Amino acid sequence: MNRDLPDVAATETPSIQAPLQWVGMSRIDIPFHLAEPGCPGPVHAMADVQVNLPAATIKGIHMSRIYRMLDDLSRQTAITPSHLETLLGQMVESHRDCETDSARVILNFNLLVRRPALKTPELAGWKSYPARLEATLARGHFSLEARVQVEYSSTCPCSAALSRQLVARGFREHFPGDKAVTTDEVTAWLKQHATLATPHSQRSEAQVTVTLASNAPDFGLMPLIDQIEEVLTTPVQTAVKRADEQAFAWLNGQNLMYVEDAARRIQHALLKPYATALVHVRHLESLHSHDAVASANGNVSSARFYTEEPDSRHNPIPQNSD
Ligand SMILES: Nc1nc2c(ncn2[C@@H]2O[C@H](COP(=O)(O)OP(=O)(O)OP(=O)(O)O)[C@@H](O)[C@H]2O)c(=O)[nH]1
Repeated sequence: MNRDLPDVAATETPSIQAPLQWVGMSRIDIPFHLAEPGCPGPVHAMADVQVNLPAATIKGIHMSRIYRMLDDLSRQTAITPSHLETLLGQMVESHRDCETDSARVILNFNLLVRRPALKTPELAGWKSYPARLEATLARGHFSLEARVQVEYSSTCPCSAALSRQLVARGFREHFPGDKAVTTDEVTAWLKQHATLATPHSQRSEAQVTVTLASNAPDFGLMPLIDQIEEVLTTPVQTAVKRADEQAFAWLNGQNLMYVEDAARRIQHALLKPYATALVHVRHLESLHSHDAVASANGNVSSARFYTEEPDSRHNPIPQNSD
């Protein structure tokens, strides 16, 4: 410590003496190596690190101590939940003179993952998933939340039904009366007119927050993302050729969904693996300029799931024969 330098945090008292809930730093750029299978390499995180300041007479906390602890963490080769718990314990310990008993760290970053195309062999591209880890140590109690965001495509089931009605009407107008029609005639008509009305579909977002245990070996971000994508079935793609685009069109047609359907599917899928799962979905509608949204708070005890309902989600993508 350099005693020649003035230290107002130590020599002055605040003009207004009051405890503070959180004090620290926000948006620190820092690389991290996560213990995350499927995500090699460091992630560029924006970190928030803060402690509480119960001592009303202390002017300022020790920012530099917290910064250095975070910096030490960035040197770890594979960060696990227990590393975050250790960091928070050190932050509290280093601020005993401030009567600190709570600390939190929030890491915001993107997971960049290689994803294969739906059909074309060896075609793949990079996909970015926004993620957030929030760990809190509150008077000795550690809690950890992980949040991921997944982009997908949603096609409106109501719009699809309305479109089908117009297609059927067009068909009747083209083939009036009860005259017999050959399969070739119907096929030719469909090839040209099956899209005379098309349902609206849009890029959509699912944001899911789950609670993790401090002794978990990793943060489980990729399994969570994979599970959400599997249940939604139409995650946005990276590299596509026409065969992949056609497969995507098929998947969308087989998975018409309202924003409510998407939220319920995710909630149902995460019921077993996670104690709590907060689900928030957003369809950035192309029908209008506002969004359709749905949230589920993870309390599924009152939900009923009808498993006898036919599930078209896993119909195989048909082979192209013409
Ligand atoms: N507490 C606090 N410090 C700030 C703020 N803005 C900048 N700083 C500076 O952050 C620097 C690091 O703070 P400290 O950890 O107290 O630094 P230090 O006194 O050299 O380190 P210690 O001897 O370990 O306390 C200091 O130069 C502070 O003035 C602020 O809003 N609050």
